[in-house]
Amino acid sequence: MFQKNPVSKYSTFQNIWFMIKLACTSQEKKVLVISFFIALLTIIQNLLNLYVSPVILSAIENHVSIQELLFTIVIFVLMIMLVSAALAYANQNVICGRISVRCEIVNLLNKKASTTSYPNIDDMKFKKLLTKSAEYTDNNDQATEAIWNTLTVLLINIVCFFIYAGLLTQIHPILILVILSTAGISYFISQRLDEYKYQHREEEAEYIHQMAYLLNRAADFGAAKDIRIFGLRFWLEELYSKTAREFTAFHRKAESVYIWAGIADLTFTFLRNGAVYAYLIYLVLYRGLDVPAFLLYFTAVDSFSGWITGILEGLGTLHRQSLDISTVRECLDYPELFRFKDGLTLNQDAKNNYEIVLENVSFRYPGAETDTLKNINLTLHPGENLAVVGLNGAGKTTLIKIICGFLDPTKGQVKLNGTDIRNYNRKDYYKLFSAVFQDFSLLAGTIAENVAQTENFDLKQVKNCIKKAGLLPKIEALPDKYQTFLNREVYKNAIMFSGGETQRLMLARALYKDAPFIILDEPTAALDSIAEADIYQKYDEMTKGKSSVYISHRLASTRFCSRILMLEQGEIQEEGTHEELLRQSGKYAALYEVQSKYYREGDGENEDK
Ligand SMILES: Nc1ncnc2c1ncn2[C@@H]1O[C@H](COP(=O)(O)OP(=O)(O)OP(=O)(O)O)[C@@H](O)[C@H]1O
Repeated sequence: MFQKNPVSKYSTFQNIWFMIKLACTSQEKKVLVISFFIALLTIIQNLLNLYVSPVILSAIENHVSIQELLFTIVIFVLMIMLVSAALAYANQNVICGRISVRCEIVNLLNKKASTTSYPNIDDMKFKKLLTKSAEYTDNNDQATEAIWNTLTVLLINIVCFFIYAGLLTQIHPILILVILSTAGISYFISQRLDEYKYQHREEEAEYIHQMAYLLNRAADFGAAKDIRIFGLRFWLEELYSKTAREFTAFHRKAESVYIWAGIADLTFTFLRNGAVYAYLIYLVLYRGLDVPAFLLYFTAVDSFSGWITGILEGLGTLHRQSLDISTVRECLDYPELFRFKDGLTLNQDAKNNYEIVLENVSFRYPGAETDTLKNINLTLHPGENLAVVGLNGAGKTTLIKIICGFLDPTKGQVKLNGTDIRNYNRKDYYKLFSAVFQDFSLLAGTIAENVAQTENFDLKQVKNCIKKAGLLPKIEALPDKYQTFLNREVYKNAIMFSGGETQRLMLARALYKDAPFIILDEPTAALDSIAEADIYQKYDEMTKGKSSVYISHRLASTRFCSRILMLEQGEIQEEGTHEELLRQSGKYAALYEVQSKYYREGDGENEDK
């Protein structure tokens, strides 16, 4: 819902200062200097245009010599040409600088998005701020770039206002009051119109968002199969037509409001100027005002009302742009839940002698009614291979997120070698982990870059990790081998990996990082049974000298781990080695029995054993 005076966290002055500081820190001080010169040149240009006709007319009236007249004209023409050329040059030059400052904001937003505390990424308020900020930095017309133009124009309007006011006072001070008050009414009309536009901006954005979503879905490669198989095309078409119809009706209504407001404003301007011009004519006819002075005041009157509305509109625009910049700044300053630079530095232990302890850890997702993890007590000893098993939704991934420091417990604490991890610089803590998560997250780059996560990689080590992950034959067979590009959306000649191949590449990436802890969340979910068995065989070698946590639904796949935790509804139900858990004949044993049934060739035979 539209707020007439939306409350912003930052004042307009603070936002202007923010932009000025940014221009300085991003080495674009020239934006400030050139903007100032543009204002100065525009003021000079206006004064030249104001005086050119009256001065020439006055020279003719005074019967000056033809040389003097020509000289006056040439001087004016030259000055106007010079100022126009300088203005064009300045405008050309300032654009790049203004774009650079906007790009610097985009850069800061990207940095914030990729480094902010993990829970912020799932926080609706932060997500909304990020989407809005992306919109406000999207193009040249957005506040983060357009504000320079607004400030320049505002400066021009204010300076010209005083110059023209001084000029018009010479006729009659009342004239200024009349123009001031009438310009105020014109401004009021345009303000109402702006309010209307602002009010409808959200609604318009909603329609645009919906239509863009439908269009994206129709062309979405991931959804392409479903769309064709289920005939979703017709549904998508219906939805798109319905939204487009509503959008057109909305626009039609808005346009009629704009037209009526325009007509009202024009009529009012016509009446005001008519009255003032009539007074000027009266001065010429009955008070001896000469023609050049009449021409000067005639032009000045119209411009003067323009400066007033210019100032009022400029202030309105500045206020709106300031609100947009406030949104961007709110996003950049979004509170961090974790400690980063102000946290303790965590120096890596060469012997990987790390122990993680979860003490009475409970966790509840924001807005959830119950805890996802309940009173977990767990010690991950140095060099231990731990497996976490459980049904869908048992809380395995959440437990991993707590261990990795992506989420902080709602109750209890996670300690690294006796110190609560909340005290450490979280970036240092992340350095201790290497992981394969369920979601695929490879970037558009070469295979080697994706494994090493940098352009400066050790090729021998890349090959070694790819070999351990079982992807060597596939990559060696490619014409560009490790330099082959991934992601066809960006590179035309990129390769498309299957789900299992991608998962193996992510495993190679995890191995390359060579961190003290390796976390594997369903790392074999997309692998065929041969590839899966291969990973199990190499598991000891892969995790040598490290602690590991292995998550899986498939109980048989965790047998090679030294300890297994069975999670159920966020609680540790059972704990032990595979054999111990089978002997307990509890939930693990029951689940194992159910799963192993599918691998038997016939009754009574168990292939897993
Ligand atoms: N971001 C979230 N916000 C709210 N609830 C969540 C969120 N992520 C997970 N949950 C809830 O927490 C519970 C545990 O989810 P989690 O992903 O940890 O389970 P899991 O054991 O890893 O499941 P799976 O085997 O299906 O991957 C689920 O009921 C889920 O709905």
